[in-house]
Amino acid sequence: METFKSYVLKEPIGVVGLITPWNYPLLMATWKVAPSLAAGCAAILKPSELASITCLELAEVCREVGLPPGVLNILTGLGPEAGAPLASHPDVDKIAFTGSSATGSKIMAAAAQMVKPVSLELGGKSPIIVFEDVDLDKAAEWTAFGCFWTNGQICSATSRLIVHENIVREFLDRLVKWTKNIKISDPFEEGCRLGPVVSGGQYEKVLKFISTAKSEGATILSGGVRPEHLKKGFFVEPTIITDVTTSMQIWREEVFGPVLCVKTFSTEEEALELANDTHYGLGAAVISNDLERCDRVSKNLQAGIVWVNCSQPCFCQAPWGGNKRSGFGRELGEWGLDNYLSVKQVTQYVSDEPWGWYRSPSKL
Ligand SMILES: NC(=O)c1ccc[n+]([C@@H]2O[C@H](COP(=O)([O-])OP(=O)(O)OC[C@H]3O[C@@H](n4cnc5c(N)ncnc54)[C@H](O)[C@@H]3O)[C@@H](O)[C@H]2O)c1
Ligand SMILES: C[N+](C)(C)CC=O
Repeated sequence: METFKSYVLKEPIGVVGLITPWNYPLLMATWKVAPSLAAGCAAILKPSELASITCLELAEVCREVGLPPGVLNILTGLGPEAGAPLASHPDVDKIAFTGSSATGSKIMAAAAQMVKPVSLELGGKSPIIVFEDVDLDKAAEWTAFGCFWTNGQICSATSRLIVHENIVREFLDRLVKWTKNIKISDPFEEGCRLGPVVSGGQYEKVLKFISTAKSEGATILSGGVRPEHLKKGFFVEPTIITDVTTSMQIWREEVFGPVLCVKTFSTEEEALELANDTHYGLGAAVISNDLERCDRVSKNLQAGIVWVNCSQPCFCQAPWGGNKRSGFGRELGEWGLDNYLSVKQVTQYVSDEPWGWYRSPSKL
């Protein structure tokens, strides 16, 4: 092909709206701000109304280090009043959103009116499968960490435990011991491992999930209440719920609190069926000493992120994001940058010969 030369240009998409949640407010903002600015976009960041201050500070730091005015803009306010107009604004070329699946769906609908691209990092109800060949204490520690770290207020919290029926009793005994050892206190206290949940609204919501599970016939094996030693504040004990069916709300919906629900399995096939029994597809974990099995299970889990013999570690070199109703698009690494670039093909006619198609149509 000496007649044409083609090349590909990657260009900034333009002005991007970045809408972020209240959990990990600064981290979730930087996962969007850094790649969008690196791609050459101008950004409007709309942080959560529950946690805006660190994002305002981030903008202050950017100003101090010489980022030109107008490149990073912070728009504070409520979702319907500040986020929705951003999503539907004709001069905003793309929306990158992290938050609940319900809001993600509204944002996608608003952006669709303008045929505006969106990337969505949404909620989850991630499974953790524990096989019978494990070291019970190691597996119990990862299970506790995977669900109770930062109070379960993590999109990828592995909040559905699927444990082999042959070890369930012993495993739950150990798990309860691990959770009883978690220090719940004022986060400023030395050694604190679990503070309050984010707000009064969230506290009520978590307790409502627990009472609904009880009323649907589930058993609260551990926790489920305010810790006795903390008379005020939005504290909830790490909660383990058994006797769960797959139709219960606690099995199906994201709690975003320190609540783990448990089911047992007998075969690998059954474990996978239970794990994939969800509209979500963000994270999943498998714990087993059989690495071939881990590999097979990882490939069959319907999730964007799979952990083997751990749960939750997250690295900025690896793609982050979900499938199914957990969203689409990937953040971090080169994938994060690609979110803010559009791809243009440029083709140039480089031959000295006249085009001559009308003389010889076989040329193309
Ligand atoms: N997949 C991920 O990486 C990831 C990371 C963190 C949090 N999350 C999810 O975020 C959720 C918790 O965060 P949240 O409660 O702040 O979520 P949320 O959906 O209530 O709010 C997120 C953001 O959207 C804004 N918003 C609300 N309504 C809007 C509308 N109609 N139009 C535009 N913007 C609107 C809010 O003001 C906030 O800034 C959980 O579901 C969690 O799983 C996902
Ligand atoms: C993406 N992460 C795990 C840091 C926070 C999710 O809620």
